[in-house]
Amino acid sequence: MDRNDLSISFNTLAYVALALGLFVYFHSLASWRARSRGQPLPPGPPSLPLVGNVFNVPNSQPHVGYRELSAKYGDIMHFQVLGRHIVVLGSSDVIFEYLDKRSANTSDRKVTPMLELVGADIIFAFFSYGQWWRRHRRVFWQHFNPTASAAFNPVQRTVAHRFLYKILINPSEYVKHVRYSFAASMMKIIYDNDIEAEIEEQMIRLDVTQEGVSQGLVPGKYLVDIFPFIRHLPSYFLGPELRVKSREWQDAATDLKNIPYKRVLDEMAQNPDIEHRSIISQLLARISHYRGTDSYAEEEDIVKNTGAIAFEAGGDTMYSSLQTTFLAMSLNPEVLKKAQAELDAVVGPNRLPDWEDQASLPYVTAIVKETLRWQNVLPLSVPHCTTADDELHGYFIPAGTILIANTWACMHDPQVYEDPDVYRPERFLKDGQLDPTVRDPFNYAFGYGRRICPGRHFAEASLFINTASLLHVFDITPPLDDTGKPIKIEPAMTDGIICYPVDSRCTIKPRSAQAEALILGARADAFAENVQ
Ligand code: HEM
Repeated sequence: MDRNDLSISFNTLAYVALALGLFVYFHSLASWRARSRGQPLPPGPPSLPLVGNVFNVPNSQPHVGYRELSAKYGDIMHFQVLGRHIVVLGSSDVIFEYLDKRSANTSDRKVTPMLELVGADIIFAFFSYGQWWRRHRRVFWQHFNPTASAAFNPVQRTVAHRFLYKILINPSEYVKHVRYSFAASMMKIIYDNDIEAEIEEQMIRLDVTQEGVSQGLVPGKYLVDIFPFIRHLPSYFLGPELRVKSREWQDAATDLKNIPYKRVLDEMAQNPDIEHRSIISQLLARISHYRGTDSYAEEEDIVKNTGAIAFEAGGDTMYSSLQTTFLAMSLNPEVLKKAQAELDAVVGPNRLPDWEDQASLPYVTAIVKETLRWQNVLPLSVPHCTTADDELHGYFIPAGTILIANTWACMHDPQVYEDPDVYRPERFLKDGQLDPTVRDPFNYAFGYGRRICPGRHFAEASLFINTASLLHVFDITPPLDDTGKPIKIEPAMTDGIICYPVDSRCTIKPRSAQAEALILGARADAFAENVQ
């Protein structure tokens, strides 16, 4: 072959490559046009080649950044990051229209290989929309629907009373007590386990799994999130850090799911004749007819996963919210005084509040609402995902688009809530009663559509009983420095899917000797009921 022949074949190759490139380009353009039927993507910041909008996505306090961008681009805003379409829904109207009314197509979740690597593939909050998710949710709902969750009220009350006692004895560690209390109530109802050492071990496992979720699920942090095929290569390709970390996270998740479950099994085997009251034992009774069949392992897995998610999803969301109540009270003494005046008038000094009092305690109920509104536990909720190509307000929404609801923007909309950054429970009241015309944070804080939080009835009951009991017996004021002067705390929340107050230090003292006696009396009852 001479030089001319070589250059001809190179030219031919170049032409073929160009023709192929053009074919692929025009083919994908045509199929995009057919899919989108000529509708544009929603507006959003201009994107760069290859990286898209990577530099436009706000990193810190993203809910605030998204609201600022919404002012420019509107309530339906598009980003493209690492080849993924993201649509941010910035107002109440579009959130409910899309995630609630059209939830048949907007209830999926983005499933990435990282879910398995952090051990979160047992958590149905992250499952894609389908039969496996539906089966878990149905089982969960059997125990957390409004009627079923009311059966947990005695445990919630007892735990609230124990919580008051722990604060009385050691007020400076109140954050630890808040967390412990919610974990203890979940352990009691899920596993009927109230052994303090075992609750603490389970909390340690929870810490590790949550580290996995908060670090491992940051989009694009690990290469496997961008190139999922890496998951199918030898684990060496994950990189040294992820290899070690993912083992730790997966082990903690497996233990969290299996260890307390196994204890229930052992107890049932040792005491077959007594009534077992935990959620797990009831679920096991319900699947007993599968024993010996091929389906048993799968049914048992659902039971275990239900226990794990109730513990994981339940504990920390409520922990964050109640911590915010402490902060709000220490910063707003006039609010605490009004709540205490209401509690004194309705409940009186000789007992602690109960759910029967709630209808007569509109101000305390408004405090629970204002706490959920003021500092959101999940300011961007949990992202949903579309299942099929779709259209919204004339814009094309491709299948697999990640949908982010800016709950925080709805809860801080100045058109709806005057001075939205101010903590003011009065905004929910009219003539001393709850005003049903005011936007209710309960309809936002727990998410939307078919994915709405199925633990919300349990959570509402828990937040009320803990808030009312706490304010009835304690004064909560700002923390003091070494010279005894009040320290000014600036309210702020951490970043992440679930957010917590950055600093919620405060001074906590019983309101009176009578309040102290009430706490001690209730503690005796709590011990009698054998709940830690
Ligand atoms: C202050 C307390 C709580 C808040 C603010 C909260 C909020 C949320 C939010 C925003 C979601 C995502 C909803 C969506 O995707 O649209 C969610 C999901 C979920 N929550 Fe809660 N939650 C709380 C307490 C609880 C409790 C106590 C439990 C368990 C007893 C629980 C169990 C769940 C579960 C299982 C899911 C996943 C639902 C699914 O993907 O189908 N949550 N929660």
